Amino acid sequence: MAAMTMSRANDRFSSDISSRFHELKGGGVKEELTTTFAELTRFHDVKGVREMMKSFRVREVPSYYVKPASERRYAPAAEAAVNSVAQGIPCIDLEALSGEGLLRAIASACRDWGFFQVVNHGVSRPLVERMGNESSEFFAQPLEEKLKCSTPAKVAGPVHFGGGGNRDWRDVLKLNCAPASIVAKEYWPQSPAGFRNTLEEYVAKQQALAVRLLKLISESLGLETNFLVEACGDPKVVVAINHYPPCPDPSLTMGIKAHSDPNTITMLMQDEVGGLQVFKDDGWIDVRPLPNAFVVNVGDQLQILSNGKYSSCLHRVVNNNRQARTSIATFFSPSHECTIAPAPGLVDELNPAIYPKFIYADYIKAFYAQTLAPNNSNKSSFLAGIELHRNYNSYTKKCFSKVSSSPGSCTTSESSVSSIRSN
Ligand SMILES: O=C(O)CCC(=O)C(=O)O
Ligand SMILES: [Fe+2]
Repeated sequence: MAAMTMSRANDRFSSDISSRFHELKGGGVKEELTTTFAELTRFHDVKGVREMMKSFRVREVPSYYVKPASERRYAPAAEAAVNSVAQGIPCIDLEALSGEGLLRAIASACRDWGFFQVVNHGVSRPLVERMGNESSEFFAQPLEEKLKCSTPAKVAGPVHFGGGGNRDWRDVLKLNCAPASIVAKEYWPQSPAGFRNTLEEYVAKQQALAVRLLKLISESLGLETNFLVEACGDPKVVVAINHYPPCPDPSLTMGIKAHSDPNTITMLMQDEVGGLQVFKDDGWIDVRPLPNAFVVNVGDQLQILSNGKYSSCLHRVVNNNRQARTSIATFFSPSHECTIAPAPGLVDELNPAIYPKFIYADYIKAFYAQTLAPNNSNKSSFLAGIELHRNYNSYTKKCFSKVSSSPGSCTTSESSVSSIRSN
């Protein structure tokens, strides 16, 4: 409600869109305040930005999508810092490097950046191109075709098409891809015709790449090769295909607001348009698209398992007013039953555990409860709030209260989700 009041007070753009909703509903003026916001939310969640622009012939950004000044692309402090950083994120060639040299490159990328690109990664170019082309074709289809890809559970379901969260200027098709028990292939796009097969093939390759990277990352930390893979149990793999329509005024919106990924590791394929930025040294740095590369980033669980040695960095996507952008993120996560804690091999008297032990399902519940809260600020990180020796507050203590199994193991322990819900 607060957001609605704010947007109506300072908005000259919302009136066109809200009066259209008003007209369509044929409702009374009194109802308009609440219904308009609810209608916009429903419209965005179900149909997305691309459809909103088409249906309402939008030429300016509706206030619904306008970010507070501190979260916009050109917030003054961030812009100054972007200009002062010349270099890009590291790029690691998985064929040219090997042995200690490769481990050193991975260690410094994960420690100093939390982000890197990989080339010669073993996923064939034709497959990557097919995945990219068919994904773009999916979003270009009529709405009715895209709406077939949402289960009744919508965002919480195993397949979902709609507008991205947080009123970001983004549409998304999210698909659970593993384990088999959470996959609903009958909702995967039937059009373009080859999509289902392409996705299956792509996910198998992405999963193999994630395992390969996690083995290298384990070794780069001085851990057993399989430590991180085993810490994730029977992993959950989700693919999110993001589509960012061109935006009439990208200085007011965000494609994805600043966040860190809650999972273990993310691999991202992006087209040539660009827009992804990483927060480093107080400024936003562009992740420039490289041909046939994947962007890899350390997720929150990897930061925790590495006891803070590796960084899960804030990143965001800025919009442009020229052309649509498509990116495909593969999120590799622990299974929800996994117990996560800093690796015992990285904890001793001099290096105490800086994170608590918890069940991954609890982390996810609490993460989304906090990051989707309307007053969540641009640069807050859920992860920072659970550090044991700094900000471990009563809220997060409650979230992780009842874990009894050993670190890195995947047992079903009593969950503390109920304590989160009751807050
Ligand atoms: O589209 C991108 O470049 C990044 C997407 C992202 O950060 C995410 O889906 O979590
Ligand atoms: Fe992300």
